[in-house]
Amino acid sequence: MTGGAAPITGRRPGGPVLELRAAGRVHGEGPRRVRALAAVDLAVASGEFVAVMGPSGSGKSTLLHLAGGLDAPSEGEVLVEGAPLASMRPSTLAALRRRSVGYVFQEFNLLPGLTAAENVAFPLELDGWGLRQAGAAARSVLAECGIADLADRRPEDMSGGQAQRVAIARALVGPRRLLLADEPTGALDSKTGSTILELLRDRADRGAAVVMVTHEARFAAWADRTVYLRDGRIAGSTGPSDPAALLGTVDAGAP
Ligand SMILES: Nc1ncnc2c1ncn2[C@@H]1O[C@H](COP(=O)(O)OP(=O)(O)OP(=O)(O)O)[C@@H](O)[C@H]1O
Repeated sequence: MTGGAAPITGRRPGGPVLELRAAGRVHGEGPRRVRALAAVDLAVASGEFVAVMGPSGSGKSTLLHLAGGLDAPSEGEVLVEGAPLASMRPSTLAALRRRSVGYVFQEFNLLPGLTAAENVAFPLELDGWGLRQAGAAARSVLAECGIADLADRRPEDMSGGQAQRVAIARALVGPRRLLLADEPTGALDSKTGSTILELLRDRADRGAAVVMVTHEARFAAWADRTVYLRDGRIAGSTGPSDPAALLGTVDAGAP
């Protein structure tokens, strides 16, 4: 199996890959209490690409962290392929995160000292893939991301944009059913940004559920649906045709 053209299939055909049910998250206590997310209901099906937009501090990253099991909700629940994350044993949750969920976050977290190909192969090796098979899958996905030439380079010898593309390749490698991307185009020029959007779109078209936080309506236009957050709540949502129109109606705010 490679990160190439194999279909990505979920365990529960028909059911959402990701579901947030009345999910909320409060940080801190007393005067330091911050409500980051409140009563969010969101279901993302296999094959669906959802963009999340909203002003700075509106809860977008919190939503992604809950969706990927990196943080737990204070209220409500999060289900991946029908399984509530809260009821999973830590080892089961770790295996799900490693195998089924691909994360592209603003911090690249590439391992220094390992080449790009080794970094991309690493999650597969953790999951029991043989070195050769994992290496081949890594090189294939690096090629898909247009960075085959970086395969043998280490993160310390890359630009920020190059490291970001390697991190994206790492998130896409293997049979991921849920892709979570927090401003994946952040450090990239607009041509490379579009390439990454094409890759995410392609993964959704092949059956993954994709959730992407973005500040840019032109990137949200690649999604099937845009959900707009304000003060931790869903303030509106729209289809693919016109995220800019939605921004006009719900007070875009500064990024
Ligand atoms: N670990 C934390 N401790 C305390 N407050 C937090 C923590 N994480 C997030 N918050 C607060 O929760 C709110 C939502 O934060 P979040 O990072 O989800 O917003 P965001 O929409 O992703 O913002 P940005 O666009 O600036 O990245 C903010 O008020 C933030 O300060």
